[in-house]
Amino acid sequence: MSAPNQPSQTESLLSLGASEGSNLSAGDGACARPALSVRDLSWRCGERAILSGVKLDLPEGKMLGIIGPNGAGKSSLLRCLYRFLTPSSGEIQLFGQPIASLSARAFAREVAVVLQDTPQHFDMTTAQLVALGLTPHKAAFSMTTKADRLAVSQALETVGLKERAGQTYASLSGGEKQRALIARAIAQQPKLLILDEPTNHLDIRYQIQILELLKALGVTVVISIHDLNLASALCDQLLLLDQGKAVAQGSPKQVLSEAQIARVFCVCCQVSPHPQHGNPQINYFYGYHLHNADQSAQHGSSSGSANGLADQPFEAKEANHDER
Ligand SMILES: Nc1ncnc2c1ncn2[C@@H]1O[C@H](COP(=O)(O)OP(=O)(O)OP(=O)(O)O)[C@@H](O)[C@H]1O
Repeated sequence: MSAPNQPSQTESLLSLGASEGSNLSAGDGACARPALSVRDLSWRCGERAILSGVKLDLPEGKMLGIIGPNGAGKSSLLRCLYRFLTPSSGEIQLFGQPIASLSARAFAREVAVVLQDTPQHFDMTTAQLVALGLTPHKAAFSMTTKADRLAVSQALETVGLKERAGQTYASLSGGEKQRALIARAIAQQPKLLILDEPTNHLDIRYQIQILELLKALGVTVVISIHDLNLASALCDQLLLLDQGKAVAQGSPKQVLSEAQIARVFCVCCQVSPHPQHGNPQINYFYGYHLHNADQSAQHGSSSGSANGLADQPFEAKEANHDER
């Protein structure tokens, strides 16, 4: 993350209640009341607008991927969602209720957060770390119950770490630590799960496995993610941020066009339907260096893109790819 105020353990603990403290439509899962609603959200840091006018409605049980270049505002948006930052304007609602109106404990029961940085729980075993996820649901000083142990064991099993239960968290590999943090979030039984680049330390097997697992949980999930192909394959909805603004929102097919990728990421690519799931698959071209939006727009025009298809909608390109 590029933000100077690096989130920390304290920020993670917020989610555990240890501290006081263009619309994305329903699309394929239209519902009367979205699980998560963001209304005209802006966040300023001093004079600088980091997020401007972000709006979205995410149906219950769907997975939203926040994508965008470095510094686009992905982490800042997530921080507003898990209340580490207070928006300068706008409102965030969880099942119709403004999150600002929830007590810290009520919020911790509803929302779990997995961040990129690793907490320094040196002496804690993996099982003890995961058990922290139960905190918002338990009375102060209450004893550990059989049900608690079962919940921890099931969460560890879900992420494939049952054999690491007694090992210290500090001694886990980077990928194992990441999965342990996800297990802690699962144990928390949230209605909304927020993850900042959850696939960062994972090898490709676990990148796929963890995203599939998050999707299968049936919980509403918001993740920030850099890998556009993974996002395309596994997210129900995408929100493309650029310089703090939502420049595209919707299904992967709606968001991941060659023109959009060229404009926002300044890279040339070819987008084609993935042979298995049919969502956009992106192949990048090397040796092209787009430096600014004007150039990107030129490359994105039908005559200037790497494959001459950039501005066509994804569906139209499928036919063209067949012809080539
Ligand atoms: N507390 C802060 N004070 C000053 N600037 C900030 C603060 N938090 C974020 N920013 C700036 O806001 C911009 C967006 O940061 P953010 O971390 O949200 O981007 P990001 O999309 O998550 O980036 P990356 O992909 O690199 O992690 C950056 O330019 C960052 O420096």
